[in-house]
Amino acid sequence: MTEQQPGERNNNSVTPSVEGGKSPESNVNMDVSTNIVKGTIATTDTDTDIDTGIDTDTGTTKDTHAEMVIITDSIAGTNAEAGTNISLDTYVGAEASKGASANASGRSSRILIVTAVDAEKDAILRGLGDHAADHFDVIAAGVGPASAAAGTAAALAFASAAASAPKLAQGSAAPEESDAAQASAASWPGPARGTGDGSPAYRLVISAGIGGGFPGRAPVGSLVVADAMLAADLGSQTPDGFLSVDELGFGSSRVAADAELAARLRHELQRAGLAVSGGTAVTVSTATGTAETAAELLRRVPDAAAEGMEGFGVATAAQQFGLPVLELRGISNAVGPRNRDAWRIKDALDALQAASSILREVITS
Ligand SMILES: O=C(O)c1cccc(C(=O)CC[C@H]2O[C@@H](n3cnc4c(=O)[nH]cnc43)[C@H](O)[C@@H]2O)c1
Repeated sequence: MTEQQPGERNNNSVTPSVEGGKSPESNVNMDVSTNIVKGTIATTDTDTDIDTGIDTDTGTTKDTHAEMVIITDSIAGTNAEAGTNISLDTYVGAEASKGASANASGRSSRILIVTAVDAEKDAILRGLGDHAADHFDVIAAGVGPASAAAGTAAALAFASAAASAPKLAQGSAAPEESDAAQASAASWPGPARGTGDGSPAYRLVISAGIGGGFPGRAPVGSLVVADAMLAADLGSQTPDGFLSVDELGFGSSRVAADAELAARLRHELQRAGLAVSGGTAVTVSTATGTAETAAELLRRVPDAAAEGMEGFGVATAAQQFGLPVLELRGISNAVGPRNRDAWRIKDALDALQAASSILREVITS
């Protein structure tokens, strides 16, 4: 597949990582017509559905089988059109749920970084360096808040399910485990195996990518490490102006970033000579393209620094899994009148790469 830049559409037909039909080594089925992959996760914990959000069959036997349904955007229409390429391997690959990544306290030390497109993911991987896989999993989940939330939630659910899977999945089955449980655990669709100790697979989620910068707040080529992620267009228009979901009483359009970590990362980025701002990162489904919309956003969100299309989606998924979250944007363009030719995507990706190198030091120090 040719390298895809942010904003480029990719109409390549993509080959799913699990071929249609039943895999000889697992019980994973791919239904190409409905774009879902199904499998079973053996678990001895009937709370697994609560822990993971995965629907469980609460049978009368001790062993239950959590059914996983993964929308793979390798084959799903919307994300394939958006040009992303998440495969089943992305979620259950060697790194995603490494039991070995849990530290001495039993807490995971892994970080999940979610970008929209491969070009952002690649810049981050370059910045993280050769040993990125020791601490980080980086996935490109697609453009927009829905793909971001779905991709993040799927990755977290897989990792969580793997962490809850019984030891027998690693070949250390208790003698009393049923044949069915052993068979199901052995059919986990990938090399990843749970630790069985229920320790969380991730300790932090980061939404990262290029973004628009509000003039005077975040210049092109600089970085924003957000204080909060805000769904700026989640609500309702009224004749008297916009009402947020908060004002409508339907929930919250804001997720706070991990304040201590955001401040530390900004400090270290500055120390390394990089230009970085704080403030709110607004998430929109439609990128701002006029001075009027930019001014209206600033009126409603006075501390807005950056605009992207994924942060709130990633943050919502992380929040639902009880995980802290950050948003990191390399600024490619000014938020305002649309001028695609003026986007400096390479500068933004370079900034993202440089920031990722510092991020690795902050996380691993
Ligand atoms: O060509 C365009 O006008 C255009 C319109 C919408 C989106 C794009 C993208 O390339 C989206 C890719 C990616 O970029 C982030 N991004 C970058 N700048 C902005 C912005 O000013 N407002 C919102 N999002 C922005 C976004 O997170 C997307 O993932 C191109």
